[in-house]
Amino acid sequence: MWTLISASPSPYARKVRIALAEKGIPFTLQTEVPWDGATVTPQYNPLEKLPVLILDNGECVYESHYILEWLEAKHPEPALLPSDIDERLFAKKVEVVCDGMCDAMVIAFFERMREPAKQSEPWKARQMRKVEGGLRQLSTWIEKREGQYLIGDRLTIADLAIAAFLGWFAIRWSEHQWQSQYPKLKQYWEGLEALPHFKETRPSPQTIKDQVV
Ligand SMILES: N[C@@H](CCC(=O)N[C@@H](CS(=O)(=O)O)C(=O)NCC(=O)O)C(=O)O
Repeated sequence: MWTLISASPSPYARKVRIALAEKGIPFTLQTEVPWDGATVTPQYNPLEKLPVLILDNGECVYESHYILEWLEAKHPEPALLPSDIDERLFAKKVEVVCDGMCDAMVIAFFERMREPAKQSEPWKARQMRKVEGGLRQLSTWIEKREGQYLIGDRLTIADLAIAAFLGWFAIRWSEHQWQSQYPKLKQYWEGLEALPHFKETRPSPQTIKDQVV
């Protein structure tokens, strides 16, 4: 059986967990704290990042957007990408924005872990601008949807990426007012979070023991 190396808060890993569940692929979940020196993550990914999908033959698939692409190629049913090429490319573009917002949040999170005197305010402000810009973009895209999903009438990686970011953002930065600022985005997100495989993969904080920065 495959193993997925994951972390309890990881929005990137959550996309893969939902995709595997949607495709009915059984797997062992191995929860790690990739920031702690004791983690096994570097044994499976030279970039030392999770998620990592470990196959039965020991091959490792890593980088969440690539894992999803790999899954679509190897296990195409049920598809998590639209058949129309422009809609497929749009779904991937949405994932780019959501992953980029996650990246910016991670950078800002660890900047805040530095001693206050060593923190760069411009650098933190730059990261948070990316998050605010991304939220504006998601809100614009959401306006155009008809039903429960962003694209067409079925779940795609665009929905996985948006829910993974917003679900993590809601616990990482609980005081941010995005839900009142963007009520339609909140309503769309809550609709996804009510789905079984989203309910089963809700993020939770982790404790990082070692000094990272
Ligand atoms: N672009 C990567 C980002 C993955 C990532 O940053 N993972 C974090 C953990 S989490 O933020 O998702 O919880 C990690 O392993 N970081 C360890 C490191 O960067 O050395 C992906 O999409 O898979």
